[in-house]
Amino acid sequence: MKILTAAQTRAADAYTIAQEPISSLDLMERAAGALVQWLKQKYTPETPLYIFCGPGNNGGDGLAAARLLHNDGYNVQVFLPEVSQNPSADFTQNLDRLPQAIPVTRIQTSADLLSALPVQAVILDGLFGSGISRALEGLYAEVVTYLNQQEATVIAIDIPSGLYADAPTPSESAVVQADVTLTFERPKLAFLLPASGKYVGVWHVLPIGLHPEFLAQVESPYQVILLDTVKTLLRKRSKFSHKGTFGHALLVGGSYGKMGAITMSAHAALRAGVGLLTVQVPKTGYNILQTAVPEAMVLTDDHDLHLSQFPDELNKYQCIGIGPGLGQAEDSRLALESLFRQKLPPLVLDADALNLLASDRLLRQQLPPDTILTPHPKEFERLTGPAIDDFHRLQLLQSFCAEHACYVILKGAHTCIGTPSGEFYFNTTGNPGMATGGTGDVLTGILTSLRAQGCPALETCFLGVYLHGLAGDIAAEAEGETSLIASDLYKYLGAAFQRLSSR
Ligand SMILES: NC(=O)C1=CN([C@@H]2O[C@H](COP(=O)(O)OP(=O)(O)OC[C@H]3O[C@@H](n4cnc5c(N)ncnc54)[C@H](O)[C@@H]3O)[C@@H](O)[C@H]2O)[C@@H](O)CC1
Ligand SMILES: [K+]
Repeated sequence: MKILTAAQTRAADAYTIAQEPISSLDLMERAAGALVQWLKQKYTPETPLYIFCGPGNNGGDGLAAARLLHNDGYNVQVFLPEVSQNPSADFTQNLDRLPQAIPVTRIQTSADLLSALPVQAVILDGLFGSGISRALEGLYAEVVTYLNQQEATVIAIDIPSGLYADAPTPSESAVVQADVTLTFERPKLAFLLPASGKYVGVWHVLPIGLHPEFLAQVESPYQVILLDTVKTLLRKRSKFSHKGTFGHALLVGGSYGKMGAITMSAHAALRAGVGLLTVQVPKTGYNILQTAVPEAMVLTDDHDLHLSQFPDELNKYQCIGIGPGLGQAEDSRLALESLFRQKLPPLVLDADALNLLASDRLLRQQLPPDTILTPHPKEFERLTGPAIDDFHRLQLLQSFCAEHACYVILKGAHTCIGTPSGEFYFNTTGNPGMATGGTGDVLTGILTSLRAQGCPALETCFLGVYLHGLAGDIAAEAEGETSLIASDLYKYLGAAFQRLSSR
């Protein structure tokens, strides 16, 4: 699903208004109707609803929702911060249509703000939407601060007020801290990035029937990975298949004290369906691997404690995953250097393989095309230099992927896949329970396995991050987020495959 900028959203609104055709006021009515439908499913008419409306169309949505909710018997109050400013036409029309029975409080100074709102109340934030063009200051900032002090649930209409949809929000701006954001038609880029996403709470997309023709034609490098897309990538295992049908993967990593990492990758690779798995570890890891993962074949390095060479006959593997628990010994860097000079099957690089790459510009230049790299933000910035903010990090991602013709899976709450042709694909599965050691090693195992089974690079990335997050979500349902550990991810990977194929 494409993500639109604020300007593209305005264009989509305008196109819909002209082509459907529908009046701007009726489109707002449709948006308000979608909000109200969502709210009615969640809250009873007795719930006190406090609706704060700014002067633009976001405020217009709030006013229209207030009327619809009131007409359905809901307990609604409206608050209008008054700052000398021309309200939008649709705001004014909806203010005129507001039933007299709805109490309206005009806020002229912060003294007009009520004392604390009831805890069981719901606040609708309709102060500003995607039309924000500068930092929120003065009375608006005071209202935002007041809202942020309330214990009542805050639901943002379209986007938390003060937040920029597709650019860094000025640090001096007041921003509403929402518990829930009900956004129209498409999520906004800001929802998916850590510095801005923290204001959004749980977000839901409410379709409002923007014109499908516009949505099909509009170009955007930003996309959200959808369940429907991922489902189509699952491959059925045919009756006459055998272990050779599902590829042979090689995982390389582990060092003294870090054998757990490569062990977890190995488990994950097997659970992700690879036909055969070989793991190359330093000698110290031999008994550990053979005991912990009897399904895998084990090769040992000449070195006792860390990796110093890659096995011969690399062409018998369909993918090589390198990095979990590897360490950063000079031997290992040299081994990578000589590896990159050979003709290779597809690679997945993680953890210390990325750190070795970061420390050696020449090695980076030898990176084979189509490689999948899986850095977390710190590893990523070691490769590219520091990012000023989340948006700059996306620019760095785009140029790195283009320069090295590779796929980068930038791990985070919404993991982002960068491609050589400049697109960004954001994942929506996963939860904070997965912020624990070893979950990245599991992802490496899954990706190496899928790639070895013949999945093309981008499809491997889609399927891998989605399944990894879904396994995490199923694990969190069973174990809770706090107690979730990395091995739960491969324990529930089978359930994730099943859930994906049954949906
Ligand atoms: N037909 C449409 O265009 C639709 C718009 N919708 C709603 O309209 C919203 C966008 O509406 P608008 O474009 O009117 O934008 P906003 O409602 O975000 O407000 C824009 C107004 O606020 C002013 N403003 C911007 N930044 C300010 C600041 N920091 N301090 C004070 N004033 C500031 C602008 O000059 C403008 O007058 C969406 O977020 C959505 O909620 C929905 O009703 C769906 C349909
Ligand atoms: K808002």
